[in-house]
Amino acid sequence: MAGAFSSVPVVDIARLTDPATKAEELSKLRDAIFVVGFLYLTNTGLEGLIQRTHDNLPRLFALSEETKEKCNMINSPSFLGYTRLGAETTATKIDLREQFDFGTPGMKAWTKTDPFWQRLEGSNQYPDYPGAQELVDGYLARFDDLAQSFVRLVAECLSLPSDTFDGFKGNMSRLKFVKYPQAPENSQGVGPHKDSAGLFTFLSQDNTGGLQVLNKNGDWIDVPPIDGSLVVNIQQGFEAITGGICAATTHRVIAPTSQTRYSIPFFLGVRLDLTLEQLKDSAAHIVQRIPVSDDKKKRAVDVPSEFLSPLYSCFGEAHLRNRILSHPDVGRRWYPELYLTYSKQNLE
Ligand SMILES: O=C(O)CCC(=O)C(=O)O
Ligand SMILES: [Fe+2]
Repeated sequence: MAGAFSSVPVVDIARLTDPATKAEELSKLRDAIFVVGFLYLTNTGLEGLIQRTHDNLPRLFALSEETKEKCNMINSPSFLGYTRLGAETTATKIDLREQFDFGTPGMKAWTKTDPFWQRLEGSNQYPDYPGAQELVDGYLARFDDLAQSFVRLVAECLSLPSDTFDGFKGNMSRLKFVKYPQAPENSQGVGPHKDSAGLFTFLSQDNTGGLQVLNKNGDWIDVPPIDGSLVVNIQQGFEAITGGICAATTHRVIAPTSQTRYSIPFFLGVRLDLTLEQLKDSAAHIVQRIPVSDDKKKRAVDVPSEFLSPLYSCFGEAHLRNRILSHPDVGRRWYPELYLTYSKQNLE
């Protein structure tokens, strides 16, 4: 669980790679990971790409409904594509946002002999917008590189060999372009949730504000925009791998009242085939080597995570369940039986 923090710390990745400042910055990173689960990452070198991508979003979302609906997520068993306003649910309430979901290109096509959850890794539906594919594929490639370097630094800040988490990386990372239209005060942009699609999230938000994270006392802490920064947070995949020591933090977005908000979250993918048994083994191994007090380790093991539920055979299934419940129309179409099973579990 997150600590009683009152703001989100800033970590400078350039200082993490400069030998003169590395030790000091690694200690800031360690605190951010242990106590908050969220941090701002600055000096990534991706500022130009991020700006160019944001510049395209108003025009992309201004495409006609008909053009956007051509790549509706309903066509995709991999939950990739367009979601119109009001079609997504978080914490049982409708989210006031519109979005395009994309994944790393080049995934192997699913066949009936593959496990059912393998279908989460599929091909993109690019909107009919000039340069959309180059923009998306380029963004995913650059962010995958940044994310891998970041995960190695996280391992180092936990006093683990830098390649400790390399083997957990999945084939497909995900990227979303999100638009939150103006709404009445205190409307739900996206409801309280923990990110579950992978290891870490790297979010670029515009200058609107509205993102909040929950601390241990139950207070919602603002994550105001910092120009050129990314907001990075731990996902449930990484939480599970570290036996809960590095916990995913609950967050939400309050819908904007005076201007449209755009954001671009990138979710670093996790291996879908990791079973609960393998996960427990590796988590125990990793937890043993992380130098924190036994008390903290003990509490960590009690952290509940859907990835650690015996209900699901592996990460892939836990992730698929999450997608089905967030996008019930897509879930019902492609996974009707699972939809029934999971929605019943959700009510219990
Ligand atoms: O739009 C944002 O700032 C956050 C979005 C988010 O938390 C999510 O899509 O998981
Ligand atoms: Fe999120």
